[in-house]
Amino acid sequence: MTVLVTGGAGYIGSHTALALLDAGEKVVVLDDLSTGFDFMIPEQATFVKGDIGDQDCVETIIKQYGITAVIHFASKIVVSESVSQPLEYYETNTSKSRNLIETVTRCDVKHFIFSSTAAVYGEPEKTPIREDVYLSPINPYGRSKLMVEWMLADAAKVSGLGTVVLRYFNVAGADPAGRSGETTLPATHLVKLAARAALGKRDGLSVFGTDYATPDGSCVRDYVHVSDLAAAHVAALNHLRTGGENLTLNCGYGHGFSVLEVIEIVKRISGNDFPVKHEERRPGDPAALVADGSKIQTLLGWEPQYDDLEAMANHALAWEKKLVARGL
Ligand SMILES: NC(=O)c1ccc[n+]([C@@H]2O[C@H](COP(=O)([O-])OP(=O)(O)OC[C@H]3O[C@@H](n4cnc5c(N)ncnc54)[C@H](O)[C@@H]3O)[C@@H](O)[C@H]2O)c1
Ligand SMILES: O=c1ccn([C@@H]2O[C@H](COP(=O)(O)OP(=O)(O)O[C@H]3O[C@H](CO)[C@H](O)[C@H](O)[C@H]3O)[C@@H](O)[C@H]2O)c(=O)[nH]1
Repeated sequence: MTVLVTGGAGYIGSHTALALLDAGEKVVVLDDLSTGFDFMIPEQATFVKGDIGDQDCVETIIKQYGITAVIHFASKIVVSESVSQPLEYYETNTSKSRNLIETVTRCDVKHFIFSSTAAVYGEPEKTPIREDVYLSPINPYGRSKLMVEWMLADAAKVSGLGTVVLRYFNVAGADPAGRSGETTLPATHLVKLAARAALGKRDGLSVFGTDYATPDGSCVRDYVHVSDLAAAHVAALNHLRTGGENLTLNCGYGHGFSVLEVIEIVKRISGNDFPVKHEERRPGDPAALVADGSKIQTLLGWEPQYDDLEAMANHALAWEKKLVARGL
């Protein structure tokens, strides 16, 4: 009953590995350390450095450790980079995931949980967004992930693989016990960038667009705490193990914060009034992305513990201080 966590040296994978270990599971992490860090991998997990697309490597891990479930995080994740390097995104996110799914089904692994994204929705016509709306991603990153959703559904029909697809909204925060956090360099996500600005690790922050049709003109996002997200994966695994049906679920709280609100909160709790510039819109940014999170709460019994942006920002700041102390 060992769980294989791909991308377990990264932000969300490391938190999920911790949550699994906390729940008494055995964990093997497979990661090529392309954006992850070995110090993020929990000590109690077994680490294999390798590539998710390497079928011999994955098959050996499955047999050697008796893997019964795979939680698949490994991916390239930067939207703007996916626009400039689309084929790299289709290679890592789509082709290599195809290889992984093929190996997993051939080796008779029972359960598979996949990290998808709100980017599969593109520019939604209305929010909160339900899972069953028309999917129309507007960048290669979103398309590279949506193709995996489709492959997984098709493969599950013939193999009987149990699957849960989790579509994350904007992930933020860090382990409240300080064991992990967002380390990825260069940083691109708003809460982490604001935390770095508050600690003087950057000159300030840009707000990309203040003319959106939102209450204060800046973009609105549904920020979900990484530890709540990790708990959703443990719940998804238990759902599959107890014979639950295959599911696709949003992971978000159902309410959003604007970019200006996020900045104001980080400034307040850090006590640092860092400089903020108002700039042009960033290409590809939808005005508002807010989840309808009712399905995951009903079907997995998911009960978020940290639906509180101030707590997320505090945890992110605490982690960022640790990184600064490490010279990162
Ligand atoms: N961070 C977010 O806000 C967010 C939002 C929606 C979805 N997601 C999804 O969540 C997952 C995890 O994202 P994250 O924020 O933790 O990113 P991350 O970059 O911190 O983690 C990704 C990990 O995958 C590893 N990896 C990449 N390619 C690999 C390969 N070919 N073989 C083995 N390992 C490989 C990296 O070294 C890294 O440790 C991704 O699938 C991403 O698409 C993230
Ligand atoms: O320096 C910055 C950084 C971001 N933003 C704004 O803050 C909001 C959030 O931006 P992030 O880069 O933090 O996150 P995204 O919404 O672009 O995307 C994230 O969440 C998505 C799901 O909602 C996808 O999953 C994607 O992979 C993940 O990076 C956006 O309006 C962006 O324009 C700024 O104004 N200034």
